[in-house]
Amino acid sequence: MSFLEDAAPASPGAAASRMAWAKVNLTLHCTGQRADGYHLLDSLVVRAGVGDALHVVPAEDLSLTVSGTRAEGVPTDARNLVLQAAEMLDAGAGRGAALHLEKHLPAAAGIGGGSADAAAALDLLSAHWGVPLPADTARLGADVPVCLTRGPQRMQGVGEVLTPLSALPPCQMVLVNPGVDVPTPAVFSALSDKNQPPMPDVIPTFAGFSDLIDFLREQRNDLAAPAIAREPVIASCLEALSDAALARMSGSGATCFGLYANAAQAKAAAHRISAAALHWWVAAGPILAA
Ligand SMILES: C[C@@](CO)(OP(=O)(O)O)[C@H](O)COP(=O)(O)OP(=O)(O)OC[C@H]1O[C@@H](n2ccc(N)nc2=O)[C@H](O)[C@@H]1O
Ligand SMILES: Nc1ncnc2c1ncn2[C@@H]1O[C@H](COP(=O)(O)OP(=O)(O)O)[C@@H](O)[C@H]1O
Repeated sequence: MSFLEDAAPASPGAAASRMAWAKVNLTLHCTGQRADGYHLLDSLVVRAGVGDALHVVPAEDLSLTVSGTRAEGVPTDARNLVLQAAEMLDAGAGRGAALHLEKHLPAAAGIGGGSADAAAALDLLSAHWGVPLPADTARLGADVPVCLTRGPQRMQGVGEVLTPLSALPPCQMVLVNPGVDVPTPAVFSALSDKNQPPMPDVIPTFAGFSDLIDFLREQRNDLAAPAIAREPVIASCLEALSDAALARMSGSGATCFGLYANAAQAKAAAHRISAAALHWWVAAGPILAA
């Protein structure tokens, strides 16, 4: 399955649409913990070309409907981050909009599905209503600020400190999710050492795919061990991706990614894994350049 084929096109009656691309943590170092319990991170974040699609048409009242391959279980009420983003932007003014979310990303999966939807809603409604983006979008979720950006980012602080990085060399990715929800707070709590080394001060510009892989091999996802201890099937996902140049978990899991030098290899791996594990969510495509 190709990422871009997987992404739904804008629906014909929609006034405007945005894609909510999956967020992938190529690295995730936990470097400390704040007094309020939130963890300090150092993470290289990219967007994969698979995502949800959010559409808006003008309306008197604010409403949300959800469809798509992963719509089951996604709330359509005030718990949905799309509506929380709309309320944040509207700030009590009572503006209306009929929103429709096409859900393709698994939720609670370490690829920021909810956060990407919130960022898409902020961007879409900011243009639709002609109002500026609020400053403190991290209130909606630590991953929302990075989901409002494009291109590779170094993400630090608790998610709000963002440094854009040079474009990465062309790189193909396979994402694999085994269908288990991994609650982010539980994985952070189970992390025994919360003061681990950050990435190097300077993230190099990578001349080619193999330089990127060499760099990533030296980095870590500190949440992988506690996530695997909770859900051992994550180790099976990594094993399924063992033909990749590098395979790691994203975020707090359970989604794992494999990096491949070319699209044919990535597609072949995605087909092989889909055929062997019929209930896993599998997608293949490029890391988005910008
Ligand atoms: C771990 C990361 C890495 O990108 O990704 P995911 O696994 O969620 O995709 C993010 O930091 C998650 O971002 P997000 O899911 O938006 O977090 P929030 O809703 O703000 O927080 C959920 C919970 O995660 C924990 N949390 C989150 C961020 C952070 N820097 N430290 C934390 O300890 C807290 O227990 C918090 O209550
Ligand atoms: N638009 C949305 N899509 C998916 N989940 C959502 C959405 N809005 C709220 N949620 C809730 O947010 C939780 C975290 O979802 P998500 O951001 O996909 O996970 P993660 O923190 O692992 O990246 C889910 O358990 C879900 O109930």
